[in-house]
Amino acid sequence: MIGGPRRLLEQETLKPKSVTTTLARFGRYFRPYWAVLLLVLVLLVVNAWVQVISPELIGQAVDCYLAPAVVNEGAAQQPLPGMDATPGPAATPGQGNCWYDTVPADAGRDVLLGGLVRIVLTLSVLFVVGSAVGGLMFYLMGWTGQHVLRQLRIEVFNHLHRLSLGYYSRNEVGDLMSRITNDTSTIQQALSFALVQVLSGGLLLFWIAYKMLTLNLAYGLLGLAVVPLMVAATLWFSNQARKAFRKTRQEIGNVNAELEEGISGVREVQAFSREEANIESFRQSNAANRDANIRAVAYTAALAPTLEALGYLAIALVAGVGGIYLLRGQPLGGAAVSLGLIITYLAYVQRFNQPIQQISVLWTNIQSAIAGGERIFDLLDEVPEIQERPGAQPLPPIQGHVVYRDVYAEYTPGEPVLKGINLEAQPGQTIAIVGPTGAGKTTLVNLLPRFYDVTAGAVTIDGVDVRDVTLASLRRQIGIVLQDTFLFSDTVMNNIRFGRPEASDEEVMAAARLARADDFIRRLPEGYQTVLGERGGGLSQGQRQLIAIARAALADPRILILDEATSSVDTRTERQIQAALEQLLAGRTSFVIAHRLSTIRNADQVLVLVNGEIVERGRHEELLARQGVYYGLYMSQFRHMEVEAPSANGREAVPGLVEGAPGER
Ligand SMILES: Nc1ncnc2c1ncn2[C@@H]1O[C@H](COP(=O)(O)OP(=O)(O)OP(=O)(O)O)[C@@H](O)[C@H]1O
Repeated sequence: MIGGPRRLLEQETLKPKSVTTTLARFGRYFRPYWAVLLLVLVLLVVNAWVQVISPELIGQAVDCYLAPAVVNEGAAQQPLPGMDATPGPAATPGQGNCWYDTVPADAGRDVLLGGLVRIVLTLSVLFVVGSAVGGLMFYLMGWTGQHVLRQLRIEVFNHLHRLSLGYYSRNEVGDLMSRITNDTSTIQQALSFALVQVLSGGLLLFWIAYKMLTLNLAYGLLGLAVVPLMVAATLWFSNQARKAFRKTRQEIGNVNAELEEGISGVREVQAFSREEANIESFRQSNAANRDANIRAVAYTAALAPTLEALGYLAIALVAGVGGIYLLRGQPLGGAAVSLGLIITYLAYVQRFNQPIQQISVLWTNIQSAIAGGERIFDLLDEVPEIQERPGAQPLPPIQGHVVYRDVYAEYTPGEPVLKGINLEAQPGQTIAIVGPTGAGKTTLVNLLPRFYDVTAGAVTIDGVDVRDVTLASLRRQIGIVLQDTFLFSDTVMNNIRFGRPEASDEEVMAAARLARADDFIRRLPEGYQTVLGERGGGLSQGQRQLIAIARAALADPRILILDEATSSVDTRTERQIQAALEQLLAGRTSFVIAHRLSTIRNADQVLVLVNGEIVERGRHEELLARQGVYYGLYMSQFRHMEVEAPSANGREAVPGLVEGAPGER
């Protein structure tokens, strides 16, 4: 945020994928629910049928029962001034648009009324059936959509766990969160609502068009004349809206990334008084998000009135031209125009406009879901950098003999951060790694559990290359205690149990005693059952370290990687941590990025890493005596510890060492 981190999204816009590919991938998720989808399809057809048949029935109500009544009364026989006095064909009872029933020409009022009631009742039943079918259709589609979404979210979450650490250093947590929450919720809306609407609308359109053309070709063509314009407008607007929606998805990803960083880094922000800068940066992201959304809304909003205007034009054409032919008593397209036919066509044209508007508006919704789907599939397609070799075997229980042979490592091609590292750790040895910041210490230890891979050379454990075994079997035998251990918002008990879920409560407590954490845990409000705040909030830094040590002790790995915390804790806690560490390290092959003199003193080997190379190695005393790089580090970083903190095992610092340090003699 402050330094302008790389935005994955920016890269993403450069390579948009095809809509059909994304839809086809969605299709695969729907496959298990084919039976439900088939039912939805049937309901869709029934629903459309109800909508197509009802205008015709209304038209027939007019032609079969209402018009004859008027004719019989003789009311329709008065010609308008200037018009042909011959009555039109539709004025003949029982003819024209009347296929539902045969009505005798001399039918009395009772017969006509009975027929009308029958048609009204039929229409009422159809409307009820149509509504029920529609409701069921949406329910079933929503049900299927939710199942598909659940599957998608699980896959994304699983995949996030398989991705290598490198991916997380390149991408922002907030953006990833946005994919799982915002993008899936857009897809959810589309799947549970928009898709059915668009499908049923599409079917309705074709059906109505077919009906209009078969009932009266010329009149049908007239009614459909505006359709090409409607389609063109829809295509143009929805295309623009899709682009705009894609942008909004990116921008909301940025807003989330800013939020996540703002909240996670609030301590640093406040400490460096960067609130204003942060708020300004967030304001800019928000403004970009707002603009993108307004653009998208503008296109969506402009489409509906455009279609509405075209819809009115169609109504005017049908009513105007149909009315003229009716009044003149002229046939249109070789067939008679009846009042019922005009009413039927008016209802069709209105029904026609509705799905076009719906489709266009919801299509943008579906477009937005497709954009969301693309982002999710992009994430799912991300290949983890660290892969198991085909046929990788589990690493058998190890002794802990670790060898680095001519190891090179790089994050950016051509820029090695480790250059020709050679080292050997015998089982049970403690290797302390020291060196200036950025020297490559973390990179060195990260190669052992394969968080990253070597670019040349090899890392072996008991003679087996770490790249030849399964990741789980490798990592299970390596314990890691980081500077800032992540504690989950769960009980203390479960946090310690994290690396060995099957451990009993007694084993957890024994590990806590070894880590000198038992005392303070028992003093917590609920003891071991105390639920920790997010990231272990509510515990001091030292207490969190003790829990991390207990966690590693319980997992009981043969190899341990320890990044000693640099933050200073009070002397008593420091002593506890040192004592706990000594016990934890005993008997295990340990790689310690060391910040404590006591660890370094007790180490079997101290490796001095500078600029990716081991420039010195040996025991603490030997290195001091050499008066080289280590000696310089010792004088600047560690010497004060000789006086300030007594060593963990109760031995007091040996002042003679300071006095006796070679440079001071
Ligand atoms: N994920 C990464 N992507 C790109 N470069 C990285 C990454 N991690 C570390 N580096 C670079 O590799 C070099 C070595 O980093 P590393 O973290 O191993 O050093 P370190 O000795 O552990 O430093 P420190 O003591 O500050 O933790 C540094 O120049 C760093 O900028």
